Amino acid sequence: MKAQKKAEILIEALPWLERFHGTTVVIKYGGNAMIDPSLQEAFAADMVFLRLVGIKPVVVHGGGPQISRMLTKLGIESEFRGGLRVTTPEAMDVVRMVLVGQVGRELVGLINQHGPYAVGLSGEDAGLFTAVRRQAVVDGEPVDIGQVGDVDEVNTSAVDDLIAAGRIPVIATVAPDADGVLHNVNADTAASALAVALGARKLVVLTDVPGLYTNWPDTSSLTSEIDADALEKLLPSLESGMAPKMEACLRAVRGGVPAAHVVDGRVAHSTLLEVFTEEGFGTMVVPA
Ligand SMILES: Nc1ncnc2c1ncn2[C@@H]1O[C@H](COP(=O)(O)OP(=O)(O)O)[C@@H](O)[C@H]1O
Ligand SMILES: CC(=O)N[C@@H](CCC(=O)OP(=O)(O)O)C(=O)O
Repeated sequence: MKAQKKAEILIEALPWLERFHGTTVVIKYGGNAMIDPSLQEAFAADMVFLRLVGIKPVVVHGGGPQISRMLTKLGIESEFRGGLRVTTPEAMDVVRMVLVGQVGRELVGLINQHGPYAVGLSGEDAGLFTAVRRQAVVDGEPVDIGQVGDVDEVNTSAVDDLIAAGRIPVIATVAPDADGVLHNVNADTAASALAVALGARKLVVLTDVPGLYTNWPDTSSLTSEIDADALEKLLPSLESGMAPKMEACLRAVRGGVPAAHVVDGRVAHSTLLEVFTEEGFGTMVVPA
């Protein structure tokens, strides 16, 4: 009976394996899943699982809390405007050090406990991302927030090479602008741009809530599916980190990614639940 149950669970994944085999899925790793050791390990195992069943995972990681911690330790002030970190040249050095040298390395290490799959890179490597300076929007007004970038161009060649070699790219989101000046790019934004450039089948964004609330913080407003037009209307009302996250999902589906999902990274194996179960998981953004 126990064995039978196991077989049922495995076979439930078959339609999704058929659908997603050979496709690229971009996963934005962030929130609690990035801080809690058992959730970190579960995430790393999920990436290896996807890879071994013939899906091509590409990970873009955040690291906001780790950056904030290091800035505090070093006595450098840091604030967010419109969900984006105001980034001085001094803060930029810390952002790069933490994302590329710490958060990325740790995830690469966890994945590679399973075998030689993960290779870390940043927007600087092989011209992956070219940034263009952006402003934040606060109360409808644009405000300068320093060395913060949007993704202007994506050169996927290094990522393509790694995928073709069976690796799992793990990407930190700092990127030079056209003059070589380094910019801090929100990880949701970068994941979305990469998903579009790679022609990904899905974008999955891990966060610390069950999904998008159309009327935050009213818990009855949790939404399982929203289309691009409805999301565009809702976007100006969103606060804090949810604004860049949902803007990223919107851009992904407008850019041709068939679905973008926001899932609860506090739940172990949330990526597998999203990809392989009938119910799906979290909020799905679909084209209009
Ligand atoms: N409409 C909304 N729906 C869901 N979460 C929201 C909403 N508005 C604000 N939030 C807040 O945004 C947070 C997610 O953004 P953020 O903390 O930047 O995520 P992450 O660290 O995962 O990138 C949630 O934990 C929640 O507190
Ligand atoms: C411009 C900007 O805000 N950049 C982010 C980059 C890291 C990130 O996006 O991390 P999370 O996904 O964990 O929030 C920052 O400095 O915190």
